Amino acid sequence: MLSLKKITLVQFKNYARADHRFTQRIVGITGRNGSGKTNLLDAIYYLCFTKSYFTSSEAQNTRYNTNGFRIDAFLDKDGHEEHIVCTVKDGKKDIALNDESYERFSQHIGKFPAVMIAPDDAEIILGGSEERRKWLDALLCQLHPGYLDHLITYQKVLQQRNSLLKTSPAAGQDLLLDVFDDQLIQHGTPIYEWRRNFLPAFIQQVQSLYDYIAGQHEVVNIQYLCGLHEQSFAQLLHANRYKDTVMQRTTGGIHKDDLLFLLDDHAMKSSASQGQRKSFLFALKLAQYEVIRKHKGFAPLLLLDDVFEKLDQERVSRLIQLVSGADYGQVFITDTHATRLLDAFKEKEAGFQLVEME
Ligand SMILES: Nc1ncnc2c1ncn2[C@@H]1O[C@H](COP(=O)(O)OP(=O)(O)OP(=O)(O)O)[C@@H](O)[C@H]1O
Repeated sequence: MLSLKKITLVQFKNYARADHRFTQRIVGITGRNGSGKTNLLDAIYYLCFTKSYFTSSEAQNTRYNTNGFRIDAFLDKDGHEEHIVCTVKDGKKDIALNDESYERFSQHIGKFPAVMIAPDDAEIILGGSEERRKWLDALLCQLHPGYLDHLITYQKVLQQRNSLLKTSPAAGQDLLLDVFDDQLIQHGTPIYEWRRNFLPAFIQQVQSLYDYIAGQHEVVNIQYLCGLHEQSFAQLLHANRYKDTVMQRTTGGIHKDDLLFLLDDHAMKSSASQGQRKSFLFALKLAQYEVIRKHKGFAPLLLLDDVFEKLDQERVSRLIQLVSGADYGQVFITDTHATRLLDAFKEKEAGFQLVEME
């Protein structure tokens, strides 16, 4: 089992300094609006992913009028103590595990898996394709150690290729494009395979969790939209070469992938009700949790932000029942009402601790 025992935040978001010890499997975090409940969840997420769930700007993670922050934490992983320190100072970032700094932050990803469920997640359904790729990438990079490195290199090569396409055509451009194409194929193909192989079994898990959370059966589905289903990556790049030079960007490849979420064969984005979308998002995230748990052999941390505000009473009860069960690990759950948290967990077997924000 993975559990966070102690965390110290220094100049992270609204915190000048905060120390917390966690002794139970379920940790309720309560306090008024704006007291820093979500920020504490985000700090925990940062420990696991070396970045915030909400922003890629370290300036936004740093307390106003200061020049850096520090998150220092002790975790227990299968009986071993693990010490993670994340610091950002004057724009320089360091992540250390047990006093050894990483050369590449990607080496840390997947060691301390976590799943966040937050109000902005609706963007996974309603937003552009980038939101869905980001979600899928965050999941798959926790399962496959090579995934993130391939993705980072692919994106670098893609940028270089697009820069070349933006310059006026010169002798040798085609040869250089060939070199970039080879690299895109080399790094994009494994990503395509991982994404494609992952979805069929995953959909079944989403379906059963959807039925459970929603309290009724409706058919949900996820279609993987990718230009590589009918042709190889080399064929796709070759077929698009002329179009790419006219458009001055790479018009096909795994950076264009999308996921189509369906409810009873209709696009969820345009036709599902708000309640159906919420049930689906919970199903999606909880299925993600279960996949990671199976893959790792231990339960990830589960970070639940504001779920009481998002779901109706019945669905909240089912969710609480689920996460209190033996299959789940440490759960952090925020709410403005302490009594609501205490009531929700009082008859559950899992140990419960309430942390109150000042
Ligand atoms: N970089 C920063 N420096 C200082 N304060 C910040 C920074 N970023 C965010 N804040 C403050 O953090 C507070 C928001 O904290 P957070 O979202 O964690 O609150 P919350 O307890 O989850 O609130 P709610 O119950 O409304 O969801 C806001 O008051 C915001 O101004």
